[in-house]
Amino acid sequence: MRIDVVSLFPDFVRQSAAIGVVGRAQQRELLQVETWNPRDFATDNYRTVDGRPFGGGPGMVMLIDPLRAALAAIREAAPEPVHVIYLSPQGARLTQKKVEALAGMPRIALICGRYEGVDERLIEHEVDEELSIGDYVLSGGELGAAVIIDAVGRLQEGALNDAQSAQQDSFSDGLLDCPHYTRPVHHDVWGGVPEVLLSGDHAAIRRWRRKQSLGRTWLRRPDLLTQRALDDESRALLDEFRREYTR
Ligand SMILES: NC(=O)c1ccc(NCc2cccc(O)c2)nc1
Repeated sequence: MRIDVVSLFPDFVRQSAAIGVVGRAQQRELLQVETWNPRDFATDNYRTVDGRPFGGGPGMVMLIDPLRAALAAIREAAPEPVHVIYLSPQGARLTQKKVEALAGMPRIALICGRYEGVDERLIEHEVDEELSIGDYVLSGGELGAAVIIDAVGRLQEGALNDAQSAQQDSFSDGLLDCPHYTRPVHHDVWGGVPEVLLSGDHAAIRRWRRKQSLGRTWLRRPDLLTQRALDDESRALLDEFRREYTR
């Protein structure tokens, strides 16, 4: 998969994508991340990329033409069609479901706004979808781009080893993850580890983990439960958790 990023701070995006699982995915050519700076496509002597907002008001707006020229260069760089995403607080909330959809695409382009954002006409004519990583305002879209690169990059076939991909199973089925423990078995300050995890009974361990995921989701993010039907076994486990919890 190829990801092209339009940003006034290309180093930030490139360096964050060079680390860890995503960095390795790039080395193994499972993923390609290219960055494009709109300033390189500005045609005036001062390499201007922003302009004052019509209607007045504080701040600056990113100009259409440097972004449009960068997108043209991106489209030209490889044959596959490009799905263009703009990161902004006005976008649809990014979810794991959306990440999985993006991870299956051959190419996406991520436009990172700075200042007060970009001229609306660029969004209207060049952007396929506007996405937000959360309900807060950042100084630029680059952190959103880094989030998408990470979430999509780790899903590329071969990016994660078996242990790592097993870890991803928890949230990817729409539930919160269960608790995790490691040595020491008995901590002098914080006590012990749930007995079932030391039992070696893998069926019981699987059941306990599923019950914890369901119970935690019910306690912390009940909204996630309304978005998915539960099979009979999960329904029974959650009922058991809820009975024990209120006891
Ligand atoms: N929640 C997000 O995904 C997000 C994305 C970008 C951003 N800042 C740049 C920007 C871009 C557009 C309009 C705007 O008002 C600010 N801040 C937060």
